[in-house]
Amino acid sequence: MRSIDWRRDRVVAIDQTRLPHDLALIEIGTVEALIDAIKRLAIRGAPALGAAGALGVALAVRLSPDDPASVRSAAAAVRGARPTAVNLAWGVDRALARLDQGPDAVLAEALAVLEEDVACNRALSERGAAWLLDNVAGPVTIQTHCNAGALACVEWGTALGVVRALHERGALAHVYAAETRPLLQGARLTVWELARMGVPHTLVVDSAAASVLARGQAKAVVVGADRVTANGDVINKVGTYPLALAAAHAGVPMVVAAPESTIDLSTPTGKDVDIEVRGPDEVTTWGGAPVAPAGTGTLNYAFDVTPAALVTAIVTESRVILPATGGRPDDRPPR
Ligand SMILES: CSC[C@@H](O)[C@@H](O)C(=O)COP(=O)(O)O
Repeated sequence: MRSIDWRRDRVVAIDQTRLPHDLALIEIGTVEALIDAIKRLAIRGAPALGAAGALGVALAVRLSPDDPASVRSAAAAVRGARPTAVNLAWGVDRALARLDQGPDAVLAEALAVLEEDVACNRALSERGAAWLLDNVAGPVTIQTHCNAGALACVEWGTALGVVRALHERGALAHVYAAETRPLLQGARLTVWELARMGVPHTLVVDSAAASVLARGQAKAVVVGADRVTANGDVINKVGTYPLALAAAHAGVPMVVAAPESTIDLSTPTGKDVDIEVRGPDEVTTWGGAPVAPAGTGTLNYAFDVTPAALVTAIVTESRVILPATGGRPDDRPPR
């Protein structure tokens, strides 16, 4: 099953807010509903957002086939639904570039984004697995953060795609998944995916992940990314930066698995990226019940910036970049 797809002129997606309790689909027939699904993280994860962006333009064209101005304004609204993952804007722009060629061309481009996502993730997963087997003493143990699995993509996954590739080779011993406060993408989604894959795994609280590395229980950190800037800074779910600091101190490689579509050569460094700040309720409540005094202020960064110097390897479908030893995504064109 794909996390996001196109059926009968609608976007169909797994509602990621309902996992792990319910595996339910949402059918989306308006641009407003798509934006709402993106904002409330029913559709989430950078590559899935790329697919949503492209399909959002296809949806807008289906709804207003003779009104390019309204399609462009709908596309801008989808593009702005979340600011940090570059894939969302990339997906919108790819589909929008075909607007002059008519609705069928726009839909064909959007569907191509979906197909390419699957192929890219499989390719980068094999490359990532091979890199780990060359650079980490086996059998491999991994610490991951957030959810960079099939749910975060169209299917297959990036960081969890690497996990899957290692598992299929019989080379994976264990995965430690950080719960990923405040919305628990690790506890709710990554653990659900690992269980379905039959991968041995353990859930740890975010603040225990550094100790897992310090004790030598995980031999590599493998995460996804929402954006990689031209200098190799990595923007990913908040909590990735502390994990990278701990990995550097423990002498453990910090590996980022991401498609080329996540690399943003037009943004020089992580300092130039708009980091989404989400509302206070995600921090001050737990399961709907307050856990902090009423009116407590929060600073709910959804993402953080891991400086290139702390990133051992970025593995894409076409290359391995080594930022910590001077490699830069803009060293050479991707393909
Ligand atoms: C392959 S997904 C990579 C990232 O998008 C993922 O790690 C992440 O940070 C997702 O954040 P989210 O806020 O759940 O959309």
